[in-house]
Amino acid sequence: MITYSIGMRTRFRGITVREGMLFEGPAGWAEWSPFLDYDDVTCVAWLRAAREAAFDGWPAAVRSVVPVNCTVPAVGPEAAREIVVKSGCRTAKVKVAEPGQRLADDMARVEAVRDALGPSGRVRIDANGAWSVDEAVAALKELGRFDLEYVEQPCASVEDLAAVRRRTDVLVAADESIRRAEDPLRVRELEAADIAVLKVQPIGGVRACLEIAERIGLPVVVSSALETSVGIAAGVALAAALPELPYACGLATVSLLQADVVTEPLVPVDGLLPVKRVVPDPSLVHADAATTAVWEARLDRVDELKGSAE
Ligand SMILES: O=C(O)CCC(=O)C1=CC=C[C@@H](O)[C@@H]1C(=O)O
Ligand SMILES: [Mg+2]
Repeated sequence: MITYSIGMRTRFRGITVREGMLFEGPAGWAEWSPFLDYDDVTCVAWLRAAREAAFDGWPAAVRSVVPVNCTVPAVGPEAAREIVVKSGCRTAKVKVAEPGQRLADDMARVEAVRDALGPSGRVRIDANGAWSVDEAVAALKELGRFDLEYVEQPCASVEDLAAVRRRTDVLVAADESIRRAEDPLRVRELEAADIAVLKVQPIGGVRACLEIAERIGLPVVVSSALETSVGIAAGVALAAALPELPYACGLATVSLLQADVVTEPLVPVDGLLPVKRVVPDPSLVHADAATTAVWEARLDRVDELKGSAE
């Protein structure tokens, strides 16, 4: 069991350092890295995912590579263009509605990304639930001029997502409405989205995601939880096991980290990630004693909770 702590290249989701644990079981290496602001109960699903990776392994792959998007944080237009060009991906996901920024910032960033990709590239945006219904409809009217593939989680609630979907031509994807919801299938009941974004750790494993994919009846985009290559491999395994994969996946996020824990990181070549398991190099896994102690105590607590829930 080893703890890692790695800086982010750019602030993302309000964080500047990514931390977590890696452990090995009979099926291979696993990552457990719930965000630090999550309570112990929320972390149980993340632990289920790690246990699956270590002890059960993943269902068979039906493809050997997975198309991915590059991820553009809420940076300025020049930096956004550089991320897109460097990535080699033909699809980009752009963060919008960042606290403290304005629609004009989003317009400049999305315009730069569209420009870098040209008309044949695909541009999707993610508002992380920050807009009201009216704000979302107004923003999509403006941002829609850059030809959007879809908007991810424009509003926080599933009801608002459904309302936006009825007032815009842009396709709507549900992320937090699935991974943070009591009942992920409400998205289907309310016809609130066109696309389901699934993340392995928050949902509790590759098999748990495959079950939701089957029941929700929507095309799936697999996305990361900002893991090292060890965690990304689980997302790739899910994307590889889905019967259909019509969209690029949000799994090219290792480049948002300043370092990785493997010698050959899972970064895309020509917009594709290979389907494979990875093994960390212990000389690349670092955390100070205090961080390690925090994570070991967290794991003990969550493990106990998980045990009493099963
Ligand atoms: O989907 C992607 O392109 C990358 C992953 C990504 O954007 C996210 C990962 C983890 C936390 C989230 O804030 C964020 C998201 O909302 O999708
Ligand atoms: Mg999202």
